[in-house]
This record gives sequence, C-alpha cells and structure tokens, in this order.
Amino acid sequence: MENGAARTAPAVIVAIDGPSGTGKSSTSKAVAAQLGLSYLDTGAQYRAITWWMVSNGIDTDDAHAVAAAADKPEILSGTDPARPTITVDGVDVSGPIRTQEVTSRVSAVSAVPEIRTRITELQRTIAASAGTGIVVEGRDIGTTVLPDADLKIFLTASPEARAARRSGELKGADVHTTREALIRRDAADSSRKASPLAKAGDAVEVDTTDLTLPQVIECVVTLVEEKRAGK
Ligand SMILES: Nc1ncnc2c1ncn2[C@@H]1O[C@H](COP(=O)(O)OP(=O)(O)OP(=O)(O)O)[C@@H](O)[C@H]1O
Ligand SMILES: Nc1ccn([C@H]2C[C@H](O)[C@@H](COP(=O)(O)O)O2)c(=O)n1
Repeated sequence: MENGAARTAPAVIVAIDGPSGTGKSSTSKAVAAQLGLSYLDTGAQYRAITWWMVSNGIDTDDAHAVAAAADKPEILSGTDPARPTITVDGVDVSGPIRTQEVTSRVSAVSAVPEIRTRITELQRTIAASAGTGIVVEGRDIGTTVLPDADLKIFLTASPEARAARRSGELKGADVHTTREALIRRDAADSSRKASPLAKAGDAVEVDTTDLTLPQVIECVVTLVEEKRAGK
C-alpha cells in the first residue's frame, strides 16, 4: 500500500431484480453477508405498506384510497443481512407480511404510483447511506430505483422450478396452485404502468433453473468482485 495508507474499497451498489421465487432474497442476503455489505429487501417494504392498508380497513382495490394513505405509515428497514428487520409504526411485521392475504394484495397496492414514489424515496435514502455498499433486491431496482447501480443482475428460473421451491417452503402446498399464483403475480407486476418488473438493458441475466443456491451465490459474488476489480 503506497505510503502505508490503508486503501478502502469504494461503496458498491448491487441491484438484483427478477420474478418471484427466482432466489433474489436468499442470494442477496448471502452475497451481502459474504462481502460485508448491507442488504435491502424492497418486497418487504411493499408488503409492509400493504399490511398497514389491510390492518387499517383500506380497500386495497381502491387506488384512490390507497394513494390517499400512502404517506401515513412509518416504515423502517434494518439492513443487516444476518438479521434483516421490517417495522411499521414501531411494530415488527416480519411475520404478518408473509401471510396469504398480504401476498394476494401486494401487487395491487404496489401498482399505485403514490405508493411507489414514497417507497422509492425510502429505498434511495437507505442505499445512499450504506457505508461499504448494499445489495438491493426487488423488481425495479436496476430500471428505476438505482439506475446508476455498479452492478445489475436479473435472476430468472422456470415457473416449474420456482413453484417447486415455493411449495417446498410452504410445506404441503400444491405445486400446480403455487405455480398459477406465481404466474398471476408476475403478470400483474410486469404489466403495471408505474415502474413494472423489468430487466434493465445493462443487467446481467442469470438463469437459476438448474443451479443450486450456493452456485448462484458464487456466481453473483464473482460478478461483484470482478466489478470491484474494474474488469
Ligand atoms: N437456486 C436455487 N435452487 C433451489 N432452491 C432455491 C434456489 N434459490 C432459492 N431457492 C429457494 O427458493 C425459495 C425462494 O427463494 P427466495 O425467497 O430467495 O426468492 P425470491 O426471488 O426472493 O422470491 P420473492 O420475490 O417471492 O420474495 C427459498 O426457499 C429458497 O431457499
Ligand atoms: N422493487 C419492488 C419489490 C417488490 N414489489 C412488489 C411486487 C411483488 O409482488 C411484491 C412482493 O415482493 P416479494 O416479497 O415477493 O419480493 O412487492 C415491487 O413492486 N417492487
């Protein structure tokens, strides 16, 4: 090191997008932990605001009612990949945001432009304050939230592989029903007007269908390291 000065790596911003069940959360958390980066699950933020709407009796199919309440809940995300947290008005909602009710309503809530503006602002503030860098995962991170990210990855996998993974998680869930639900949610997320699920033009696509989770993690870690080394 020149003059004995310690050289610190510049903060690295990694955007990981893709449809449901492609492995975004598992991969992003592991990559962030391995590389000493922060981690942000943006789907959890959309789920949290959806949970608040449902808990407060707001009709999630009424876009005007959802828009009018968009600024009301305080949403806080903890970005330690070993222990990510999500609270709404101080309440830990990490369990309640994973219910079937929230899952079935989150696409409608997240399609409302006022909701996206609010949550996007939160995401950019969190990314800007991540010291060593951050892995941010979602649907529109590379296209809209952080278009200047250092590295953009778009994960894919066949609907069959994704359904099998999800029904393994939801023990006993029927694979066919799970597959149909995934496809429905992807279609809603891809077809909305406001920052739909999409691959950024400069994203690296990784098809995870025939890869194990450790293989996907290794692939993304290598891509980040190459980017940091300026390759
Ligand atoms: N390459 C893989 N091979 C096998 N299982 C995997 C792989 N990647 C992820 N999984 C498993 O698939 C399930 C879904 O993964 P994960 O939650 O990371 O996906 P996701 O893209 O974040 O989904 P969502 O967008 O719905 O939150 C988890 O049980 C995870 O352990
Ligand atoms: N950047 C994002 C992240 C998520 N969403 C919406 C669409 C998803 O169906 C929902 C839940 O995400 P998940 O927990 O399954 O990753 O949130 C979005 O619109 N934009």
